[in-house]
Amino acid sequence: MKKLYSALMTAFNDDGTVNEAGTREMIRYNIDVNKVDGLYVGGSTGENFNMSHEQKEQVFKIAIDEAKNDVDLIAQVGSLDLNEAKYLAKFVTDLGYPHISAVTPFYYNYTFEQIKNYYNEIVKDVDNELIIYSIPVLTGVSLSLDQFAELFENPKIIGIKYTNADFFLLERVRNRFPDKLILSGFDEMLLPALALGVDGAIGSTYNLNAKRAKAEMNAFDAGDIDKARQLQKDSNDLISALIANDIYPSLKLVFKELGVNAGVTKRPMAQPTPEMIAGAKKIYNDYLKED
Ligand SMILES: CC(=O)N[C@@H]([C@@H](O)[C@H](O)[C@H](O)CO)[C@@H](O)CC(=O)C(=O)O
Repeated sequence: MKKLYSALMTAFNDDGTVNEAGTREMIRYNIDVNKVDGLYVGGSTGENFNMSHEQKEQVFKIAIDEAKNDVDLIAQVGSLDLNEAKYLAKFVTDLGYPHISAVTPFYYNYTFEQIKNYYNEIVKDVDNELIIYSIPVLTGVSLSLDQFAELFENPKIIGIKYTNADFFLLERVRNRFPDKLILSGFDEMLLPALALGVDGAIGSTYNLNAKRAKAEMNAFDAGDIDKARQLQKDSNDLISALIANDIYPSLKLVFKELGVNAGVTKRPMAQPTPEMIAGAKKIYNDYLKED
């Protein structure tokens, strides 16, 4: 059974502090209304890389306290400060997170040996399993098939969150590691990823569009490719509109249209403008409003 995860957003107040009540509302909406299988906490959509260490801890605590054991939880603990990544790996493991994940270290053009050392260090002292977060479009770090193989030599490294449009590599990875967990990260490419045999998907737009994505997964599993294509087309109309309206702030603005207080994005991310707010209302009306 393939799993669908929302990449959890963090509700921020205007001053950049975490809005706990709003973050809890989004968690509840994902569990109770979207009925997702899990949440990816502390990822790009969660604005983890905009956050202070204290805020990361705060969000990890809020998410598991609100979600309890209702859904699967993956905590993204990767950081350019390896000591922080190791600390957070232990912190979330002690909180009870069943999985951790870590983004490839970025910015300093690390060698593969340094990247491998980073992953082995993160998992070394924790009783938990790690999913590599590969997102070359944001990190500039592309791992090759052989490099994934080297990372998988560590039995605690169990899979990849694959946010990459390189489907040749995805096929090679799926074929070479049939027992590893591969979760697709580009929501607009869910259907081709399903065709290549991913185990599920994690994404930002599932916060709003989980039902359609689940229906698409079910149609795919039932062999109804025409229906799956139509659902992907409908999703992509929504995703195109979100991207055109600035996706991260817009996801929160559309959440507000659904009655969920998602707060705002944290600066330097864009703050809502009147045009963006009008755009979000239109997105809600055009693609999400139920009659
Ligand atoms: C670059 C980016 O934000 N990628 C998103 C996608 O869900 C993406 O927003 C969506 O496919 C629209 O392009 C996810 O892969 C990121 C994600 O899951 C995360 O929050 O860590």
